[in-house]
Amino acid sequence: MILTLDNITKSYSNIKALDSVSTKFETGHIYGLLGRNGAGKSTMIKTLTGKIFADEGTIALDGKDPITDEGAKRNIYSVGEENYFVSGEKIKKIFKEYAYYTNRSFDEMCMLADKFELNINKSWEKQSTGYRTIFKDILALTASESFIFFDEPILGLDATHRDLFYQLMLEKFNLDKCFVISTHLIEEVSKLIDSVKLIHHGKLIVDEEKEALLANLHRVSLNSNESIDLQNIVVLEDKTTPLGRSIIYKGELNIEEDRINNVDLQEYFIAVCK
Ligand SMILES: Nc1ncnc2c1ncn2[C@@H]1O[C@H](COP(=O)(O)OP(=O)(O)OP(=O)(O)O)[C@@H](O)[C@H]1O
Repeated sequence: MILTLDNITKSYSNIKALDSVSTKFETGHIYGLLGRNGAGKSTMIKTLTGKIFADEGTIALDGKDPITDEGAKRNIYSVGEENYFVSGEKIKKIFKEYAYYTNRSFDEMCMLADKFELNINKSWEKQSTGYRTIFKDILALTASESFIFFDEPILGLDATHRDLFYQLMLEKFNLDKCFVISTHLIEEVSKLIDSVKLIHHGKLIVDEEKEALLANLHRVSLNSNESIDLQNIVVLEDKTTPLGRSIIYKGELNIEEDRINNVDLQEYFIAVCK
């Protein structure tokens, strides 16, 4: 299945949160939806799940509008900062309701709660920040929808719980699923994702497979007074410190191989999102 966005634009009064974004999400992939604070990631996710409406553009899931077509709508689930739960309701009751109204298994939700040591006899509101995220992650991990959008799924999670979440997410993934993870912990999710979508000031500036993207990125370290020919490369960052000069670039540079280093996704992110 393919979820396509064509020229999606969304403004909040004078803020263009999404600016003519065109892209697609396909089953069989885990995407990292990256961007600085306020870049437009949540707006994109909310637009795809009908929580807000785009001003312009179209969204289609295998040709059908997932906002209006009930069948298409049932293929997309998102979890984010919004809370649609009844105030004071215990998590166990919410799990029972979700098991009744959706395809989720109550036993599976309880089993995951056990793994995270989430107290389901307590109201969702009385959980700590991390446990509120875990509660929502459990709803997402047990969802039967093909497209799952995780908006900040590791917000407030300690390192052990983040590791458990990544492990469970990979166990749940299969070629009929599409997972989209929006987070600021780029280094950690870099190991899980196969594709990168990077939004900057509402525009989609990177939309590539992770391996292909990283294979073309390099860093070279130079002495402060050393000059090289930069004509055949795209310079993404050029920094000079008292220790020397460091250049992050795309392309091939004619220089000794042992002076060239790899660049990771987080370094790339910092270089391009200025
Ligand atoms: N309900 C709203 N009313 C007005 N402006 C909004 C609203 N929601 C989002 N915005 C603005 O739209 C822009 C994009 O916000 P969005 O929440 O999509 O960013 P984000 O990439 O998810 O950010 P973060 O990583 O900080 O959560 C921001 O400038 C934000 O202030």
